[in-house]
Amino acid sequence: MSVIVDNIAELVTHDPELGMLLDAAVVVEAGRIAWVGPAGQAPAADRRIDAAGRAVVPGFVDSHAHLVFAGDRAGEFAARMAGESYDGGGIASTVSATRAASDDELRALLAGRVAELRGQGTTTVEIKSGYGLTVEDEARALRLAGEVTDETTFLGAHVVPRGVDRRAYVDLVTGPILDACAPLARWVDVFCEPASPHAFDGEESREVLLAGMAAGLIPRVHGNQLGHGPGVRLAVELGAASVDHCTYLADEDVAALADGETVATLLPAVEFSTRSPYPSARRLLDAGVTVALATDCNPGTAYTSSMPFVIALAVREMGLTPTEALWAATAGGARALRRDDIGVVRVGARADLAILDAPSHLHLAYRPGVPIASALDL
Ligand SMILES: N=CN[C@@H](CCC(=O)O)C(=O)O
Ligand SMILES: [Zn+2]
Repeated sequence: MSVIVDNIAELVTHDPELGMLLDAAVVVEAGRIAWVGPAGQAPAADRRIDAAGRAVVPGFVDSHAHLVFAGDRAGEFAARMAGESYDGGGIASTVSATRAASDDELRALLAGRVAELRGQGTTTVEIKSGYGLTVEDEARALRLAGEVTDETTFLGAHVVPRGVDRRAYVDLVTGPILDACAPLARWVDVFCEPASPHAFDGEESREVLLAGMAAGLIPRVHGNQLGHGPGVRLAVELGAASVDHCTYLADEDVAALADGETVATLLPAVEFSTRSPYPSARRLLDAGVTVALATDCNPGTAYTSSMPFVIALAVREMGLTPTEALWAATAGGARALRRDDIGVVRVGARADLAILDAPSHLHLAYRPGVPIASALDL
């Protein structure tokens, strides 16, 4: 069964040859894009969706999210807005709430969050463990995540759990927890942040990432969120797909990213929710770094599922144009996940599209807070 979406006022493809098409159509067959071009030349299809003069863009690729958790930390947020600072210590309360929840409770919470993302135009989401921190609880988080995405990330090294010796936990997370989790994950991640007493320093992070790589996982890193540190350079050195946050970057970090293959994934909802300085995406792009944007949806530092909100922040606060921000939220996220079948509209790619209740993608940043984007059900 084929479907045509026509009467598209503006189609953003991110395909260098196709570019941006006005008055366009897309034909989809078996979940893949079968034809893209001017509406007047479109082939017939079994079913028609009339875009009615709206814009269509690649579905958002949210390459950084923590969706398997119970409870919330609204009180911690309020305290921060009153002047408290964030150091990762609140993660422990989410760990307690998550461990106490049943599988079905977590599954229902996760399903609600995935529906919320999709309702705002996200068609691919990466999901991390990291609120279990035991063999059973980390494996459970990854099993649940694997029910809704292929992009599952083992983040056993999120923080050292309360009451556990730091060295003993590094041994656990590179040993028995990793053994249980590696078959359930594609990626290994670590919260590399010497500025936090709860997270991991450069050498511990290296150990975690090397163990994950030896178990067949591909590295990605939480780095340079709370201060300057070794996260970015470690990520580049180990060939990580992405280093995420990048809030505090030295010139050497930017140079390393420019010379390496690692994507810099920026998470402006975190700066918003922790009242931190926004990093300059412009500085990274000007240096030749590939930049992605993601939500970091989590109960501590960014309880939002909205990629349009992230795009608007990146434009307003990080120096991106609306077009660059859309690229980073789609094709950039795909690069951060090492995928070439998403984040782009071209023949053969996955038919992951978002429709905007607006004639142009510029409205994503121009109309902040207005729910104009949703994933197209094809
Ligand atoms: N920085 C580490 N992890 C999350 C926050 C997790 C939490 O506070 O619950 C982040 O990406 O910001
Ligand atoms: Zn995160």
